[in-house]
Amino acid sequence: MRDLCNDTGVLIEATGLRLVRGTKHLLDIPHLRLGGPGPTVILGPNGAGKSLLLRCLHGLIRADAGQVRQDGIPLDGRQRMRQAMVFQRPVLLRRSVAANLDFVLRRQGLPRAVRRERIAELLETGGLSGRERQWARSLSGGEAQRLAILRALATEPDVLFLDEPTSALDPGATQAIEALVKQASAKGVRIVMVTHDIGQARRLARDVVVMIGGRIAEHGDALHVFDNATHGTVRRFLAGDLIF
Ligand SMILES: Nc1ncnc2c1ncn2[C@@H]1O[C@H](COP(=O)(O)OP(=O)(O)OP(=O)(O)O)[C@@H](O)[C@H]1O
Repeated sequence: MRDLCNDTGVLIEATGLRLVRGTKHLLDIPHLRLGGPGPTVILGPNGAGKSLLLRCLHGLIRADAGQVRQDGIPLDGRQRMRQAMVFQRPVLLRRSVAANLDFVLRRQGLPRAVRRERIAELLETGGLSGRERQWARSLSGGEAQRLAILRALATEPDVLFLDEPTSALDPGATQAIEALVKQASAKGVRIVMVTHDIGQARRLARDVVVMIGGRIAEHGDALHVFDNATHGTVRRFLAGDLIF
């Protein structure tokens, strides 16, 4: 099996991560190390803790115990600036498509002409050329999600967290998002993505984390996990059995 952290690039590590609500242990992750190129896909049944883990890695939720480090540095405001996150339902501003992108480009202090050029480039990347003036809220679900991802990429993040970005989309719209994700990954953006779609994990993942009941049941090279998962529930889950 390949070493999952053998390359340069962003290294995200979680150690001793615990999240407890009442008597329920929502997350219990002694150690997780995400490094190297290529997307990491987090899989698991409903309620396994996938979204909570993603939120902890992005610093949106503070765990009750443990630490998240990025390149060895505890996650702080500065480290978080290197990250971006896109949610299941795209959160867009009530403005035009271009204004949604311009909002983040302005914060980088770029002059207007450069911003305009960047917006055109980004829209071309996402197959939305010529849509600058369209009201963002009038985009289709797939287009809106592409715009949300483009806006995240406009911040030039080192890490992009995606929480089920295609769960509400049809195959065509899903394919367009997957192409965008692959392209970003090829350009060196570290992708960490939650999905329910095992086929999508097979198409995109370099490494796969499978969560069951707030714990990591398997983590490894995608091909290895799909073919050789040792955890019984994971094997059933990956085979398409209903796990609840
Ligand atoms: N703030 C909270 N207080 C109490 N329980 C919570 C809280 N947030 C999440 N949970 C519970 O933690 C568990 C894991 O939630 P999470 O959203 O991470 O699951 P998931 O694996 O992403 O599931 P799904 O695939 O359905 O989105 C669930 O049982 C959920 O009800």
